[in-house]
Amino acid sequence: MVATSKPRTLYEKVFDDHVVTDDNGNNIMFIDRHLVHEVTSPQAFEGLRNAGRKVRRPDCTLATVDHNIPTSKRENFKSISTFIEEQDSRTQCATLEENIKEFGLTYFGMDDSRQGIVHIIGPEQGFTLPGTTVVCGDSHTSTHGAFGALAFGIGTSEVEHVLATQTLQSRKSKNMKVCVDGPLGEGVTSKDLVLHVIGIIGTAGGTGCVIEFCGSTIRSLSMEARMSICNMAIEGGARAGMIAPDQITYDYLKSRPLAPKGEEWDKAIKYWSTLQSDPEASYDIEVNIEAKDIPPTVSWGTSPQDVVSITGNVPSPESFPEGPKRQGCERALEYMGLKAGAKMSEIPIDKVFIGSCTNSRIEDLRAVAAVARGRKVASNVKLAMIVPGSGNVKRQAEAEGIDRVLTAAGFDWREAGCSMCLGMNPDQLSPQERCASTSNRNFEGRQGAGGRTHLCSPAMAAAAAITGRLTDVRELAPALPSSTSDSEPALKILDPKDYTTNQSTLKLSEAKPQGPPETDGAPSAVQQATRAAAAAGMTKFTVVKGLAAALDLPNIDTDMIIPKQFLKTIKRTGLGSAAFYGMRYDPQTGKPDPNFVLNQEPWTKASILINVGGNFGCGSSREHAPWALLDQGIRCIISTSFADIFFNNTFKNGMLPVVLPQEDVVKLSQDAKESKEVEVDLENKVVKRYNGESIPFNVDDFRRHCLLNGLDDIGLTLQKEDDIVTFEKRRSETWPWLDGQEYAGRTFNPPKSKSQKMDW
Ligand SMILES: CC(C)[C@H](C(=O)O)[C@@H](O)C(=O)O
Ligand code: SF4
Repeated sequence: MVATSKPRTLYEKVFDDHVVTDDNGNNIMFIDRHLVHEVTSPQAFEGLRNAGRKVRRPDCTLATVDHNIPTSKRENFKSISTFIEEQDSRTQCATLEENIKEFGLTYFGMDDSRQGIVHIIGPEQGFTLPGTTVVCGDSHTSTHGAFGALAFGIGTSEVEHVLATQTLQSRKSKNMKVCVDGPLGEGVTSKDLVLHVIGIIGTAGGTGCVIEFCGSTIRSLSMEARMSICNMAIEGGARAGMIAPDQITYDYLKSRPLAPKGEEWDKAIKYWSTLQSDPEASYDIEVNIEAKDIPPTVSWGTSPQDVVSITGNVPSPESFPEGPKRQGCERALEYMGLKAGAKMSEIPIDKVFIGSCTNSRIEDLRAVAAVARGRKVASNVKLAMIVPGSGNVKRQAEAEGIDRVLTAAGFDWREAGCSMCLGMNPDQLSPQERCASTSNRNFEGRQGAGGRTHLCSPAMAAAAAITGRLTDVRELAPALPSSTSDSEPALKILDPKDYTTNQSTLKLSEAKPQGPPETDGAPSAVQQATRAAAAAGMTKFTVVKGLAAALDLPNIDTDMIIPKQFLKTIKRTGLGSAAFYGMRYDPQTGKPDPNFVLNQEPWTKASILINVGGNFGCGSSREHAPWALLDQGIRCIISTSFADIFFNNTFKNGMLPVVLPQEDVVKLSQDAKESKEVEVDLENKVVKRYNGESIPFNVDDFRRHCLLNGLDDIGLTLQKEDDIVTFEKRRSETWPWLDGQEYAGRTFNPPKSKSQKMDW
């Protein structure tokens, strides 16, 4: 805890309360809650195993499977190895189960009714709490910020770091405030609000910032609606989104299985009530929006910032400034198969997807049922899927009669998972299929190679299912306000807490405490660092000189750098030939596209990428993106800006991202196109052009030091073991509800002295 009288934002308060050590702004931050899923954890567990490390705080770690699993009926489920047909998905899920057993973690498997998308189950269980730090190897961890938690996505190297140390190395972000005031218009929801915000700030608008959402509109929203907003803070480029906790937050949390109880509840509320930004706190960026200006909103392009009112038209490339932005629009229209000027509400659709960590909570399903009730899915719609976010959401929806309303209307009622949000499982769009989707990303190929995604709210997706085209939900008056026939049951509103308890019919997976890290005879921090560095093949970065490949597009997202089908690997290597897969190979023939720079000589040998468009690496936290680039031979990327998580991930892999002003990147891009060599000198912090010109760049001193020396972060952090122990002791005293004693009867006994390690 930092004692200070300076007015602070909500973000600064939570950040300060988690500082374990502060070395000139390079902090070690304690992590309260760690969610783990199958896609981003195998390499992290492998790293632990290779270095002989354990999971430091199993009581603060919760794992589930969500991305790879089929959403078909589970009546015949016996085990992952017999149920999941696709081999790589099966291997990835089975690997998680093995790791869970080996490292003794709590796990909601496919036979547990609490299984679901990580970002749905954390809040549902009360695992996510105000004032906590929450991380997951997943960019939409920002969702949990709706509770006033500091929650953000991390890459796999950081997953390993948290598993081993329960901390992260971190620097303070900037503060951004998005204030929305007034009542929302008819048919307008939190999803429209957040799409509208991203349309205004752009997908790089929040880069380097934590966004605090505030104002009377936000305060009036339910927790479900707040979660949808914070979920998409990452789509606005922010590290995290946060909303100050209030009575709505407390009411949502009270009696959740892992929320504090009795006296601890009162103590927690007292602390949580201090988590408001001070009135005089200052923000680096402020955006003010009137709720009445937000229309029902839908996306037209391939970036979440490509949004318009449903009453609007597809924009024309000429409405964008010449250069990468106009090029980006042209490419998006071609990919989406749309003509500039077309009316959004006349665009026919083939499929509807209602689900994802943005919109698969009970309120979302109620909104869909309210539109669909007494109506039928249009005949041109091949599939309208409803995928509840968790087993608990599904059970509650069924108890409320929502499933019967929706199946009567022709919707497909599924089991919980990520499903068609990213299609790592069997739920996918076919090429050119167009989908109204409640998910969060409309990137090229996101829901299936060649598939076309239009992001919208659950009510709008339901309206689209009914009419067969993108539709203004305000056109559809309620069809059956009070019907009670058998096929259209009366909808009940039930208390979600009845569906989240530990009294599940399925058992809580056995989770044995791991105990303290060994001291006697165990390797020292330095020995561990050396071992881990060797295991991870940590490469030094000093000077890289070579050919550079120019990629001028804006917003090159990590789905573009490495699409979902390659995330099923449990290794870090071998992804080079899959880098930029969608752009690199002809979708019909599978042959290399001769127009793509990395397929052309001499750039097949490029070791540097130059990107004028900026916001490079936006979207998902997948560390597979830097792994793929590295495997392709790229050691350095020069751009006008980078998305935060990708930026971070490159350093962990011995790669260097360099940010330069537009005019310098344009010059270097030109050099690259003329096959002139570029030299990047980290020691001297300069990029040297072929003509001898030196362009200086900035890089964080600590990161530079680690890269120059090929240092292993985990080893460095473990040298601060005593500080971590001291922090844990104070944490147990100040915030006792954060030690996860609820899991598997485990009790955490705080260490009594600085040198005494954890005792279970
Ligand atoms: C697989 C995971 C790394 C990824 C993310 O970070 O968001 C996924 O959840 C996504 O939505 O693209
Ligand atoms: S965004 Fe989609 S794929 Fe990613 S965690 Fe959420 S539901 Fe899963």
